[in-house]
Amino acid sequence: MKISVIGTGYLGATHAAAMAELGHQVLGMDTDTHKVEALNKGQAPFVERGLDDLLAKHTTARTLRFTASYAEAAEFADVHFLGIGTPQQAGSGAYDLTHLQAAVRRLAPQLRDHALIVGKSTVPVGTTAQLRQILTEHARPGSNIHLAWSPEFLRESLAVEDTLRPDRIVLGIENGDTTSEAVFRAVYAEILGAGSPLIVTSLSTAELIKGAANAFLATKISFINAMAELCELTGADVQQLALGLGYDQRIGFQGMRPGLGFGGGCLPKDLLGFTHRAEELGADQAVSFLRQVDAINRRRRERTVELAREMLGGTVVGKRIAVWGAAFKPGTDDIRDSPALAVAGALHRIGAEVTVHDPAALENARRACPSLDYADDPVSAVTGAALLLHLTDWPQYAETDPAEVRQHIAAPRVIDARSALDTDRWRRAGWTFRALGCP
Ligand SMILES: NC(=O)c1ccc[n+]([C@@H]2O[C@H](COP(=O)([O-])OP(=O)(O)OC[C@H]3O[C@@H](n4cnc5c(N)ncnc54)[C@H](O)[C@@H]3O)[C@@H](O)[C@H]2O)c1
Ligand SMILES: O=c1ccn([C@@H]2O[C@H](COP(=O)(O)OP(=O)(O)O[C@H]3O[C@H](CO)[C@@H](O)[C@H](O)[C@H]3O)[C@@H](O)[C@H]2O)c(=O)[nH]1
Repeated sequence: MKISVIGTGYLGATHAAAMAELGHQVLGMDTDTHKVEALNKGQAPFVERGLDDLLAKHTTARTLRFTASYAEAAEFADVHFLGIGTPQQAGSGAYDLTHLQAAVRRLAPQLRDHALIVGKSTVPVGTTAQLRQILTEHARPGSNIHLAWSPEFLRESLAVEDTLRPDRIVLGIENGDTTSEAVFRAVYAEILGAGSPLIVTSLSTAELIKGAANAFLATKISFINAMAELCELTGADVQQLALGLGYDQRIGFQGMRPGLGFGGGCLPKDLLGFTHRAEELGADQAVSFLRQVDAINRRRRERTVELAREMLGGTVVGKRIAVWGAAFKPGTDDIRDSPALAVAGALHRIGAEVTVHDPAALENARRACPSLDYADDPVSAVTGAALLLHLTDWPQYAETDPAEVRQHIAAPRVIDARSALDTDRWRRAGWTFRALGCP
């Protein structure tokens, strides 16, 4: 089938490559010409496991290419996926839908009759009704454009795997629109055939499923981090507490890792966007706990700064601090709302000299936070430091030998804000070791 993907960032570039892998002819479209250029060379403009290989394979085979032209995308395909960014509005929790609306406005008059638009971006409930209005106003008179929504659940660092083998697919369609469902099933035939369940719903249910999923994931993380606060007050150990809960299969271990909390381009903004929209609709009471979920998450960052100050005898001014990690989580160079960079920046603002290392996100971090110092390897980052903060749980940090690192740091103090280092091993190597929520 001939498919376009409009918006080729983290979601869209992965989706385009995955659609080509399924055997479709794919044209990706983005207004960012640098991205288009890199993608046409078969290079992902960000770090994502397995994506470069897929891009190279399918751009070489000419089953996948990229353009900055709406007209070309509209002309090329009968099915158009939307992967456009829906960031947070400045100064408000609300979503900024202007990019999405602009794209639909530009595409509408150029679309072929009976084209299907399938939104994948994360949007507040009610968005598709607005987009339908835009289509009605701007599509060619007499043409029949189908609109469906299939929210995306991929995780960065596992994006290719999650796209090709999703644990479920959601499809929201307009009342009685069996055509869209049939076309969608044809696009996803291979994935559905391999057993991924498809849930077909109304458009508003599909919009809500995505918001609710991210609100739930955020709640789970903040729950365990709220327990960490309680542990800190009582001398209990949140890692053991998480173990004691996780064996209960109704609770589980996933999304229950205590620490510095959630960041990234999704959970923080989707939690706020979902809450904001629910409040607009009058469901304030139903979602008031989600305000706490956000507050607990922000407090973890403040607590880490506070603990650093405590370990340095009450002040960080003029002290050299090493930070391991800049990405919002391991396996990516994405620094959007990164808890690690937020803590590094806060320490710098109150007078510390901060040196950051990250295996993949250094370039992005340098550009976003030019006032911090950066090191190309974890050992040079700690050289001469009075404290080490472990803020992103890249596996290579857990594998580092604490005895070796100790030889380079001025004072062997460490805060493990991701509950990922081996406490006993670090203590045995002579480190003063603190972890959030642990004695
Ligand atoms: N990143 C993820 O893991 C993920 C997972 C699920 C859902 N989502 C959702 O997917 C959407 C995209 O997220 P992302 O992380 O890929 O963001 P991103 O910023 O990496 O990509 C968005 C892309 O849209 C492009 N764009 C903006 N306006 C455009 C326009 N008018 N026409 C064409 N292209 C345009 C941008 O240039 C950019 O390349 C968001 O709604 C996000 O919440 C993201
Ligand atoms: O037990 C945990 C799990 C995660 N995190 C943190 O939570 C954040 C988000 O992690 P994760 O969910 O793995 O990353 P994302 O790639 O942002 O994926 C989320 O956001 C996407 C965009 O909406 C969704 O598609 C995914 O389903 C959803 O998991 C990161 O900062 C993690 O460090 C924790 O602190 N503890």
